[in-house]
Amino acid sequence: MSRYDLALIGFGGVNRALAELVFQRGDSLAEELGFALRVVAITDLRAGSLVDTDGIDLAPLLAAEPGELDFAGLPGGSTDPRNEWVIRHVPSDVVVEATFTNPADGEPALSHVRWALESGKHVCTTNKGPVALAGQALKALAAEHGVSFEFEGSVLSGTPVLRTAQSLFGGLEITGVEGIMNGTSNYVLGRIEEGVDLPAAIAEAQELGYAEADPTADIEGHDVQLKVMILANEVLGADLRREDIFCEGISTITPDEVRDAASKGLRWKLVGSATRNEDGSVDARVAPLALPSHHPLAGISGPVNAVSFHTDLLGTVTVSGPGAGRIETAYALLSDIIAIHQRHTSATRRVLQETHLV
Ligand SMILES: NC(=O)C1=CN([C@@H]2O[C@H](COP(=O)(O)OP(=O)(O)OC[C@H]3O[C@@H](n4cnc5c(N)ncnc54)[C@H](OP(=O)(O)O)[C@@H]3O)[C@@H](O)[C@H]2O)C=CC1
Ligand SMILES: N[C@@H](CC=O)C(=O)O
Repeated sequence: MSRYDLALIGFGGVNRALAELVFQRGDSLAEELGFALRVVAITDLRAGSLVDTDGIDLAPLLAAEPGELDFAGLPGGSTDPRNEWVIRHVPSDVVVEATFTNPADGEPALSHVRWALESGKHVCTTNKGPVALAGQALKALAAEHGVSFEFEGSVLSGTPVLRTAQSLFGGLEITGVEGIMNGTSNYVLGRIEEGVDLPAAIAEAQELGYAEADPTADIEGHDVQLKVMILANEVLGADLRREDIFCEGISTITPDEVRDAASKGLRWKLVGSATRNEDGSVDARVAPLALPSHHPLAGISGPVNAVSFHTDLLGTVTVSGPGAGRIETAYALLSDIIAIHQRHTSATRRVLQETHLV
């Protein structure tokens, strides 16, 4: 039985939910997947850092209220997050990056990912910043060090959009993508249709764990801009920068417009899209649209999101599922660890076969 020792960077909604999965389902996951998981380090801006190379006892951490965690008083604990030291020097197999997404320059997450890959550790992240702003460079760094860089949760949380396109669409040409890619704004628009005001709807999305640390990114479309960039670069082979993608959020639509449209059978949705042109260039944009009820994206409600892939042989294929949520996003991290396990297990088997050891 293999085992993966995890270092969790950031201990907010998502990484805490991953710790819950490890704690509550570790044994059944090991039986099903053939590997065990152990958390050996946690860092967090507020709680500090905690290290136990024999495996951290997660029970007391998960029993505490999130805002009350303080690692300083615990054996192996410190008030300082010590991110670089933990990432580079604490023995771990996978660094799980889930600090806040910074749409401007991806930091500090970008440095966290670099330090981990340079140290020969696999990385899983739900953080959109490093993937959108430096995805290709980070994949090259991972390859150079013989490790994996996985980021399924950076688009549509645990709903497997990237892996579907990359693993299951072999032989298809994808000509464009279009979708609702932000759980918070979609939830907020639905609540406004129901008569709730904007600040109250945003507060609900925060409470439910959908919103970014700064929900401006959800409301003004910057979060979708990063996701469109990731899809365009990963799936359409583009090399877009943020400034290439027109971006307008939902704050330009008034609650009256949302309710008035609903009374006429139209639903305002924040739609992100990227299309490949005949010359190979890719155009991408994010903007609110009032969709008629027969549009495939009009019925996508609440924190559920959807991405439609336009393809040559299958026409349009739509993947729909949770776009946000703590446990849903933690599942994306688990699916990344499964992908790492599968890739490195088959690579090891190949080497053994080539050397006639199996
Ligand atoms: N929640 C969701 O539905 C989804 C989230 N994501 C992404 O996953 C990531 C995590 O999301 P989520 O858990 O909801 O966010 P949270 O804000 O709940 O958690 C982030 C945690 O990281 C901590 N942190 C911030 N900066 C640092 C730092 N420099 N070193 C160590 N810890 C730090 C924060 O501490 P403090 O609170 O003190 O600032 C906080 O505890 C984000 O990048 C988000 O965009 C992706 C898909 C869906
Ligand atoms: N804040 C984001 C979380 C996932 O990326 C959203 O609401 O979709």
